[in-house]
Amino acid sequence: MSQVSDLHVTSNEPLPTPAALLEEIPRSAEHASFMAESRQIIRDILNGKDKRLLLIVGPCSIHDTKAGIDYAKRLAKIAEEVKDKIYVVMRVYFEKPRTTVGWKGLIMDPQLDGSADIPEGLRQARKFLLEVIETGLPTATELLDPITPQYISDLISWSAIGARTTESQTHRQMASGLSMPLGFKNTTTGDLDAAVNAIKAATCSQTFLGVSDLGVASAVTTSGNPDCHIILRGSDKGPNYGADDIAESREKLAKSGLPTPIMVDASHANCGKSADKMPAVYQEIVRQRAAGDESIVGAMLESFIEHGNQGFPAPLDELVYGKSITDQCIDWDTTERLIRESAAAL
Ligand SMILES: O=C[C@H](O)[C@H](O)COP(=O)(O)O
Ligand SMILES: C=C(OP(=O)(O)O)C(=O)O
Repeated sequence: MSQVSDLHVTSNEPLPTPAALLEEIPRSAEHASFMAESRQIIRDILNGKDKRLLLIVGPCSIHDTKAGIDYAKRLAKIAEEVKDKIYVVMRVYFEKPRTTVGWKGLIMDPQLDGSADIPEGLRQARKFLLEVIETGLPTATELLDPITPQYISDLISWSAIGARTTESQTHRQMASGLSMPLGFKNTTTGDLDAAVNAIKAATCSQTFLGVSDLGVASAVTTSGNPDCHIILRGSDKGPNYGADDIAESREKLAKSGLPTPIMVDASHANCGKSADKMPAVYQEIVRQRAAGDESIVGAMLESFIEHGNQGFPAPLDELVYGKSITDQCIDWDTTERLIRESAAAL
């Protein structure tokens, strides 16, 4: 009757400190200058200095690092081919926000078996990011747990705050201290104001509770992240990639005195989570941009080696190589075709 703490806590395992993990899996001076350069290119795209389209493309989630690197090598080739028109950044998503429950990503459960070996997940994530950077590709991720950035954010070129966390003060505060450009999605119910308010909050200085690189609980003060933008991803009310939706979003941003770069996600609720519908959505986004709407600075595609997705959990030896275990993805051939066609259209 008198137990008042830890009634529902079954274990509490210390993690390596961020500093220890960075020492174990270090970045080189070349990696650091590549990251700084890729972030600056993205900033230049956001503020209109660089007229290329920013394309965030890759698997819904990384669950098999071998297939992930196979994908990265293919993407690096096409990225090089279209680099005059499109700045290709690979989706390297390790943390999945779930509507209810489900596999929460490589960091949270790297063995895909519910063992939730987070230290190993953090190690695999860092190593994987370095391998992707070695292919010459910049990296994109969704940052979900507010402690994760300390372990991996030095290797991230651009990040997203997802539809389920755009309204969260914790995530807005975290974003205010991140060193890379960052997009806030509209909410799952289609609320644009939440994303606009998130940008306002994240561009301001904030003080909040965090963890230092030595793993010590700290009061963190930030100066605000000036490189925030909105991402339209559709909602349970339908898609929002049409010209009217984009105009509405631009007006809302302008009315709030915010810059108006917009990224449009061709996946998620903009395609009804259907890989079959994603290509047409992407083509329409590119069409609007090519027709002169320069507020559309970026697009997002969920793409992997194989089309669609597969049920999970499932016996690991039955998983199809290169096929998503979270949302549906377009396959490699379709990805390559869409990127080439869009570079020609732009
Ligand atoms: O992009 C991924 C999913 O849409 C998101 O993580 C939610 O997934 P869920 O609705 O299957 O839980
Ligand atoms: C979860 C994602 O998107 P959203 O927040 O739009 O659902 C994602 O991009 O993986």
